[in-house]
Amino acid sequence: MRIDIITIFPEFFSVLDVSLVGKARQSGLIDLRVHNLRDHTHDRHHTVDDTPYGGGAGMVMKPEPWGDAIDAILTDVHPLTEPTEQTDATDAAPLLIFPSPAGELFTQAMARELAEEPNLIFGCGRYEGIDQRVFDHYAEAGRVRLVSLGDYVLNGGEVAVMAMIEAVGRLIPGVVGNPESLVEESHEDGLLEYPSYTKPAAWRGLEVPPVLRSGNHGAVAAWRREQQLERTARVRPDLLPPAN
Ligand SMILES: Nc1ncccc1[N+](=O)[O-]
Repeated sequence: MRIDIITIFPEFFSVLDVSLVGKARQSGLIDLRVHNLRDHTHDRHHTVDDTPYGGGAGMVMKPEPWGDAIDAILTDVHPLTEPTEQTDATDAAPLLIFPSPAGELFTQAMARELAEEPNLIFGCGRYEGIDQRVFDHYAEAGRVRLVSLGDYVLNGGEVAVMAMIEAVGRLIPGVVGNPESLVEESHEDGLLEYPSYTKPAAWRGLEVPPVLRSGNHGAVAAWRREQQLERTARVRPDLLPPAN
């Protein structure tokens, strides 16, 4: 998978040289490139924002630098200027993702969808956001998704992109050593995960649940499922499957 990130804070993503994503980059499983939006400005001050039409506080990110930056990546990813009969534009077009509090909620299901994409381009907005015409222009040509991590406001998209890259990157085959560990996780089966324990059997007067030390695999599986349902009902009842 190739991942391109457009941001005014490229140094923000140096942390993606470590851990699993870092290893995946070194092994070539993930081809991650970070682009500085300011490299696509043409004035002395590398201006990327301006005052909003219609007034209001804050600044809006200008469309021109975004257009130049995205076009440069699209040309690099697909030198073809026009989709040929061999490539269907919608299939071949990279997916453009803009983190935004006004976006669709990012979920594990979406992470699985994105992990299937050959090319992802993340656009990190700052200030009051990006001129709407950037989304509208590229939505005509290909696929654009505004995606939200949750109902709170960050100062920009970089933290959200970091989270999405981690959630998507770990699902790419070969990135996580033991694919089994991807299965029994919160949200993989729609429920929160069961509590986990390891040695010692007793710690500060707290014992590991005896069933986990019984060696009875059926009883352990049943206990874990029950724990998932209990925890989900208590903490995230919205995730419970509808009562049939
Ligand atoms: N919540 C957010 N606030 C600002 C930018 C992006 C955001 N998000 O969730 O993707």
